Amino acid sequence: MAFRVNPRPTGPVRVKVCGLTTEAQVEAAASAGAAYIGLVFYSRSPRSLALPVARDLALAAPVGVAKVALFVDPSDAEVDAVLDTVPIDMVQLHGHEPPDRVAEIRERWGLPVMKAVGISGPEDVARARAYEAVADQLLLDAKAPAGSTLPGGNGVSFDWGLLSGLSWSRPWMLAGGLGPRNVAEAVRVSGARQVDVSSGVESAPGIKDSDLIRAFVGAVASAR
Ligand SMILES: O=C(O)c1ccccc1N[C@@H]1O[C@H](COP(=O)(O)O)[C@@H](O)[C@H]1O
Repeated sequence: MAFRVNPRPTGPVRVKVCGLTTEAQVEAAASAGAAYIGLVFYSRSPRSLALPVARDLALAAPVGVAKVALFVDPSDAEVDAVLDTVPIDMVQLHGHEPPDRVAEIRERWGLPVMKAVGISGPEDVARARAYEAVADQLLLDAKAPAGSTLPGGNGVSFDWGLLSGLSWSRPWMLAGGLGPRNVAEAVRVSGARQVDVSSGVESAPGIKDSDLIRAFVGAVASAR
């Protein structure tokens, strides 16, 4: 019988805070210890950014904090417009991009790509496997609830036990309904070494709260 080896990376669990809209929020996330900040380029999102604002936020991020551009099924022109204007370190694809589109975007723009996959059952975990060969990172998120206009950022979680004990050939991040109160448990159950949060650190849709960001990063640091 083959062993399923899970070489859990050592070191602290890395945090991405997604959907920042002001320089003060970038400063709060960076000083709290976030490793990534997410900038949303999806017009239906309350966190969506105009290009000049996004550029200012990216320039405000300290060296060492990776700037992630979030797209949903983007056209080439949309990716061009953002990457020509905003200094970005990684692309996040949060739509229905098939593996060949992920590979194309990665190759054409020469940036690492993180592909989000909505998870609600084992069949979705199997679907995520198709991206291991083409994406630099995977983002395992909850599926959007019926009727939501957003494919992510809905504050909905999934059964973290679906991920327990699995090993992946790419780094992966856990997302979906995480917040200061549940993230330590989510890390423990799923084995995640990276977590992503958006609505769980907001005081209202699209409005990040610096105290909640600090509480979230603190809760992650206490996770075992
Ligand atoms: O945050 C958004 O507005 C968003 C819009 C479209 C796609 C994804 C979006 N956010 C991502 O969704 C997950 C989970 O968010 P939450 O913590 O449950 O609110 C996260 O990966 C965000 O990057």
